[in-house]
Amino acid sequence: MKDQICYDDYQKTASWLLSQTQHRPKVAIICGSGLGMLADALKCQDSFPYSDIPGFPQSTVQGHAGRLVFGELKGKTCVCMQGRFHMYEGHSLCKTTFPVRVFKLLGVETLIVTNAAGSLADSYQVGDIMIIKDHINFPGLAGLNPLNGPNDEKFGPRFPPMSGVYDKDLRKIAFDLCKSMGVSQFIQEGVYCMVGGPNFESIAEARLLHRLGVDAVGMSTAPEVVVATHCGMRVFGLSLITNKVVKSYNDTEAVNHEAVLEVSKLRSQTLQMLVTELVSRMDINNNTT
Ligand SMILES: O=P(O)(O)O[C@@H]1C[C@H](O)[C@@H](CO)O1
Ligand code: HPA
Repeated sequence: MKDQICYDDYQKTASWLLSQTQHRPKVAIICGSGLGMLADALKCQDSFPYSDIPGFPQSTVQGHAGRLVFGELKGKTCVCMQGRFHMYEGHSLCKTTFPVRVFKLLGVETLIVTNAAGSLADSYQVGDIMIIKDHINFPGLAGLNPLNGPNDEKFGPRFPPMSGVYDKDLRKIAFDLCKSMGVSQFIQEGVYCMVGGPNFESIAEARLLHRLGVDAVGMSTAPEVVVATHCGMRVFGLSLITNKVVKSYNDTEAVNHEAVLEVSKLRSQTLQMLVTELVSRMDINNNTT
């Protein structure tokens, strides 16, 4: 796929998908590392390997199956990415965020992003779920932004604001749900920071992020949220804390991707229930055809 992607490219992929499924999703869910089981809750599924979808990039990371799944969560039509694209895989940022604009053209109004992340906040524990309040987009601050290049006004404005993008009402609903599900003891709310990866952080980098007020760090999400916000979507995000980022020179433990995937399994049911209940409470009009 070429690096500069134009409106027609997104449109071609969207039209192909609309010709292959009767589902007309209003909600899109992006599954983080090891969190692909979020799609298992969808009823009446139509699923497409990324390799079959014209124009779609391919997943290369373990724990990212590479399938787009359409279906219903408690009667609300959704589309779910089992596997996302990361900058470190060698994709340009417009490729990593390609599906988000396709979702917009499918009629999606709300994007739910999930990710696996390491915690910097001292009070967080492995297995905690962080409702994302805001993000720091490190690659974006350094000029690596999916919106670089000519702006397509069909999607949104040249200079989109990024304040208050993680929807307050959805965050409140999620908190209340966690209370009623009896899981508030491991729910946090905080700031997610995207770094480029693929290496995990050095101790000095971890200390820098900690000083900056970062609660959790990962290698994705921010570009997808930037593109979704640019084209007017409502955004909700969850980070699963899969490890504590090493901040001390006395600490002999080191994180690895396999451990990240193990912890993802541990909280899979809770995350699935939370996302399902949240979607069921969303105020959306469902068109099934
Ligand atoms: O896709 P996400 O952000 O959940 O993946 C995280 C960041 C790296 O891709 C990987 C590291 O284990 O998990
Ligand atoms: N750092 C960056 N990305 C991550 C981490 C981490 O500690 N854990 C899971 N994804």
